[in-house]
Amino acid sequence: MIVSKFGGTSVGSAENMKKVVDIITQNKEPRIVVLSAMSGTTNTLVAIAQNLREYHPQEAEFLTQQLYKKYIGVIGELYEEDEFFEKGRILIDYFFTHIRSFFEVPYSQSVEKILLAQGELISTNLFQLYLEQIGVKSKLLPALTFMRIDEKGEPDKSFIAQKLSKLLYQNKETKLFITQGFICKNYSKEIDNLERGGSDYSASLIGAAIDAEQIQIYTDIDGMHNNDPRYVDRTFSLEKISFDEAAELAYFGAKILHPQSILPAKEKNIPVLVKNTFNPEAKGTLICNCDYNDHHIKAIAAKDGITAVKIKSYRMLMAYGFLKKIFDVFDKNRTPIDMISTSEVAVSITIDQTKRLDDILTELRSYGSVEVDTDLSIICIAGNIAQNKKGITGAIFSTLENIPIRMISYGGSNYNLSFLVKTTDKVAVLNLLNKGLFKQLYPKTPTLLKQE
Ligand SMILES: Nc1ncnc2c1ncn2[C@@H]1O[C@H](COP(=O)(O)OP(=O)(O)O)[C@@H](O)[C@H]1O
Ligand SMILES: N[C@@H](CC(=O)OP(=O)(O)O)C(=O)O
Repeated sequence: MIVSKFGGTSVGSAENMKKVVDIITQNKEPRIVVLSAMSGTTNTLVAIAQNLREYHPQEAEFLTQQLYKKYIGVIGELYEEDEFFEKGRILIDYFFTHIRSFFEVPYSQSVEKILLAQGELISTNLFQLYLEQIGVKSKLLPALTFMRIDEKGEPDKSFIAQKLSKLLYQNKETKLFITQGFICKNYSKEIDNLERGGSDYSASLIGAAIDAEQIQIYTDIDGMHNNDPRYVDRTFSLEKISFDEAAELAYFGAKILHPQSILPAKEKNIPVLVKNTFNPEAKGTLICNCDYNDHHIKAIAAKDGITAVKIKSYRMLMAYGFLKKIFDVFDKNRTPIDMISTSEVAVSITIDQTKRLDDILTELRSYGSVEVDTDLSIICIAGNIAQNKKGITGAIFSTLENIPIRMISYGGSNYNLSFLVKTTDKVAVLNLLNKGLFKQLYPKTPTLLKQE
């Protein structure tokens, strides 16, 4: 079985949905297709929820009307036959009546989660109805019946595997399944989600649960690039990278993959192929358990929204147990730490979740003086860093002579070197590193022959 995930842009219009159908019907291999919401939908649902939270029902209604019109346009293009257009309209009316029913009840987190789930529910239902119109047999697998997270928000892997194997067994004859990415139920059996961009994570969890042969992530670019194409012009698609390298890049900001999406695939050693829906002939990037003998820097990514906290205390001098106390503060406040760096009398820590920052700072102040820096970005360089040839750190930092670097983390992993800069320097850093580390992309212009 293959698991193929198609992102928001891939299902972003009727025309694109038809491209997805071409891809999944090219061969008869059994497949679970995981779909995101049509691009823009989840953002609009977030905005609707925000307006309800802030008591702006008219704005919420306006956004809902706009979204409804968009979907009426989509079904007009998707269903040529009147019978299917009518079925599509009934589906859309059903979902929008459901959305509007929450305008009448008091806003809550649970209401917001239900609203956010509607995008994937709509896209999968419309897609499956289209398959029906063109005579392709398929079955909807409702993600809310098998995708579950526990009290800590972690996927309940044994529940997912158990439920999915039962569903697949009950539908032994079916070769093509369609399911929703992103959405799940939580331990209270309420509708929840795997956080923004979570459809990649859904695909990886499903792939791992059913021991798939391959997990395919179809997106709008020819695979994973060596640098962020949103900020750097000359980038290229990587042919192959290891699970560890891909995990570092995803975690440290490569938007193409959800930060946690690599781990389930790595645990089961299932190759992940990143492909382009709009150029399916392109090879894409294979993420696998490949050997680490290639001595290369593979790629660069950046993660924004980082806050650095520095705790300075002379009580740290020659003392033991100090770091534990500091870590306990973050642990107690359920705030993950990204990077750390220590000296004999100070420790600097970075976080990307600041919901509990005030409580954290209050507690930390009992251990020493505390400084906070905001609007920072972590730059991550992934590759075979530890076994790389001498001078690699020199090569990296010499390209950044004029950029102030706030913190460096090296040696924690063999596949990652990361450092902290001001977000205002991020684009310059990504471009400087591209020029310095991928020189082949910048061929020297031939020098003109000297004239006699
Ligand atoms: N290293 C990278 N390689 C490829 N794309 C990247 C990278 N870093 C950021 N991106 C951006 O990620 C986008 C794809 O991710 P996303 O928009 O989440 O796709 P989807 O909607 O298919 O899930 C690309 O269009 C590209 O701009
Ligand atoms: N629709 C969700 C889930 C998702 O993964 O979307 P995409 O595949 O377009 O990044 C979101 O917008 O967050």
